[in-house]
Amino acid sequence: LSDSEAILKFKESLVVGQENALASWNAKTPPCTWSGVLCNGGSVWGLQMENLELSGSIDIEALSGLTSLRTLSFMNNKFEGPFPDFKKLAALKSLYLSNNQCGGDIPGDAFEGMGWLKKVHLAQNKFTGQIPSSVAKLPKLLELRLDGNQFTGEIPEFEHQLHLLNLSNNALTGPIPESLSMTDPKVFEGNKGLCGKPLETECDSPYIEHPPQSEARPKSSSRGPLVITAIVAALTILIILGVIFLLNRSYKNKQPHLAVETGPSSLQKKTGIREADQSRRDRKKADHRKGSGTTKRMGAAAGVENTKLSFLREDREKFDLQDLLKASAEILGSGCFGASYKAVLSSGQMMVVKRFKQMNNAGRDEFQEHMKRLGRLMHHNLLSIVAYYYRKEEKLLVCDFAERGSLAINLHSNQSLGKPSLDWPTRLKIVKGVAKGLFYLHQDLPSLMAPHGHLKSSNVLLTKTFEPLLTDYGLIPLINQEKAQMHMAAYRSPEYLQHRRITKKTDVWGLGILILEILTGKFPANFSQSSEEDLASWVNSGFHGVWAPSLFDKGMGKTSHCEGQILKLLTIGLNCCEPDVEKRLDIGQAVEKIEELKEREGDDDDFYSTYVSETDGRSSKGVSCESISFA
Ligand SMILES: Nc1ncnc2c1ncn2[C@@H]1O[C@H](COP(=O)(O)OP(=O)(O)OP(=O)(O)O)[C@@H](O)[C@H]1O
Repeated sequence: LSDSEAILKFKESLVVGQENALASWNAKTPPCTWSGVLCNGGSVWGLQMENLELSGSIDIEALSGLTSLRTLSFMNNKFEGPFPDFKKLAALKSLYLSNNQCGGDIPGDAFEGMGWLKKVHLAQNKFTGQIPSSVAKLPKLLELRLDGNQFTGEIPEFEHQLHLLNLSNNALTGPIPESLSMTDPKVFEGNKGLCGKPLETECDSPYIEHPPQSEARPKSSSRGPLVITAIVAALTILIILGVIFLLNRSYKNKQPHLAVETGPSSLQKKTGIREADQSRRDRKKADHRKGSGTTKRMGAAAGVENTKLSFLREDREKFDLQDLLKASAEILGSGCFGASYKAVLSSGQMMVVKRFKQMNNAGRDEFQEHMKRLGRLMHHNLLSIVAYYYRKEEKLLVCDFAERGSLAINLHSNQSLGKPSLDWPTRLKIVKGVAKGLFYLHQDLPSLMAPHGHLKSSNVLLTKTFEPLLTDYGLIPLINQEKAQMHMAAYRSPEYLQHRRITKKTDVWGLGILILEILTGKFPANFSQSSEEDLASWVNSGFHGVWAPSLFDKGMGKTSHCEGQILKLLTIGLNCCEPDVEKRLDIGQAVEKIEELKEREGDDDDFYSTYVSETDGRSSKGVSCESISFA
């Protein structure tokens, strides 16, 4: 089987909850361009399939056809059933299955023969029984997360020290092995039956729970009454807290019904956006005052006025315009076409509302048709449009809030705010994601001249784990021609400036400029439009095929051991910016070249070697290339 055939076979056994999540997996395109497929030198070495609502079964036989497979992540999905027979994938280096519904006992020999396995993350599942003895014997194991399961029995003795261990919130019992006695006690918390160092409970203490003998605790001990008092006090406090929480919640739940007026910082107050009904009422009042006979006309218009948000995603909790207008809001920034606001709904859901001012190019039907087209797009690296609102004089797009804001902020503002800059592995991850998202847009919006059309660093948003999400894509057909020419990124390309035309490769030019911005830390808009020089020619004039520190953003940190890869990316960036469109790479070639890049020379480790933490996708150590020591 080829890699492509093996992955497509594997796909057959999956049930994909998120519509179109694996739409890019089709035999017409190379697997290295598919969403979640990670390649090295053209071979598939990783599948990163997270947050896709996947269920069904994990077809290990099919995966064993991927001879270069080293890393697998199915985190944050809905897989159920027993632990799959991963030991058939003996070359795996990392396995991430946290936050699923898998359960049952894991056989003792489940990890036998997995001599390369370094990272095993099975947290927040429903596994029961003993911790499999074979996992403790893995010769290269560095990370083990089993927290949030129902493992019982004693903790096995590990062959060597781990970098990361979490066994909390299980039902483990007995003495903690001597070799773990210096570990942070948090690793063991939530296991009532454990004893010994680093915990304070001594193993010969009669007060530790040894299920099922826990009821046989001696009551005569002098510490007995103390313990009972402590338990009663804790329970009382818990009950009081619970009552306060419930009262508070019911108060909060009532808020929207009580609120007649929108709050002082509501979206409506901030923006002055009005519902159609409301504007109609206002106009009616005005007409009435003027004494004109337009009420009939208004009434007729009301029949066609859209007063509802149109949802493009079925998998989302619905809310209406009124909920949005009442939501507390803050402005995120103003672009060329209007402003973006973060709105926090009463349910706590955070949405971004973009108010577009320059969208008069299309009538209602055309607008709706186009929105439906954009709404069908689904890719790991695209920010989905959740809903839209159309009225002649008001157009809103509603999207998810991206936690880390735009790439532009992360590249150019974070340092001055005292926040850490992006290291090279993170920058490479972002470039790879952007390229994949762009490739997907080109596949799925083939009729558009420039399927993105407005690629720039403020239109690349970053998730918690620094996964890039493209936004403001596919909008050229809706934007006023004149404004589009003045403001949209595609219209700053050499082909537009010289020949007044844009093509599919115009997006590749946008990708090239973005790559150069990511590597140099220079903001492209700072290169004066009136002068001949743009970012690409500035880089060209200072780049002679060898490492030149003055070209690169110092914020990347130390770059030894990865300079070769950085130079390769710089060259790809320049090739994407080639002024002659014929000579410029096309999107497929660009993606292929970018996919071949590695974090450092000779590195074939997994994608979490530097993005290890599940809470912060950035390098856990703020690593430079020098300090990565996992390979
Ligand atoms: N979904 C989102 N999540 C988080 N931040 C966002 C989101 N959308 C926009 N932003 C922030 O709001 C700012 C303004 O975005 P907006 O799209 O309105 O303008 P822009 O991207 O700067 O310019 P343009 O109008 O040319 O696209 C962005 O720089 C970004 O930091």
